[in-house]
Amino acid sequence: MTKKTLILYYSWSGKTKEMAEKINQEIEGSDLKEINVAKDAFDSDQYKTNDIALDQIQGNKAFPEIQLDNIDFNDYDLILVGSPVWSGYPATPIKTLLDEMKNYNGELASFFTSAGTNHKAYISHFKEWANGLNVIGIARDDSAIKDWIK
Ligand SMILES: Cc1cc2nc3c(=O)[nH]c(=O)nc-3n(C[C@H](O)[C@H](O)[C@H](O)COP(=O)(O)O)c2cc1C
Repeated sequence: MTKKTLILYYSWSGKTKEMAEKINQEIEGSDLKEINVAKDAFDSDQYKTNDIALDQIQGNKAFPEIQLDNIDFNDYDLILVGSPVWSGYPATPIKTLLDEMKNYNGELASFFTSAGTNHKAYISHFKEWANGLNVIGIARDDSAIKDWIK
């Protein structure tokens, strides 16, 4: 039986969005939703955006609010969370999302896009942020999708 799957992603410059759309094509009957933040939550400059995110991670600033339609996470067997790697962390809207998912009982996995570094750090920070949730896998791009949907 196919797992009922939701793909949720945050994308700052479009690569993760593209990957999420590809994954949505690869999974039968999946739903796809983008996580949005306020226009001024980050900067158009990558380095300034990185500084804002690090301030949030270090506790100097609140994590960003996210705009997400009313979703009952427990309607899904599997939720795939897509994010770019930001200094070895998931993008900080993912922290807000995972906090909002704390009552989710199903399976959770994460796909990420990156420029090629800090993958191990991403994996360990995602697990930390998803503490208490049932994380079944974390992988780059769509490399592990077949295993996750089994
Ligand atoms: C704030 C910021 C921090 C980043 N940090 C990393 C990093 O640590 N390692 C890496 O490989 N790429 C890093 N990147 C590059 C992105 O992870 C990569 O370009 C990603 O595919 C962008 O996805 P998006 O277009 O969906 O935002 C960073 C990009 C930004 C904007």
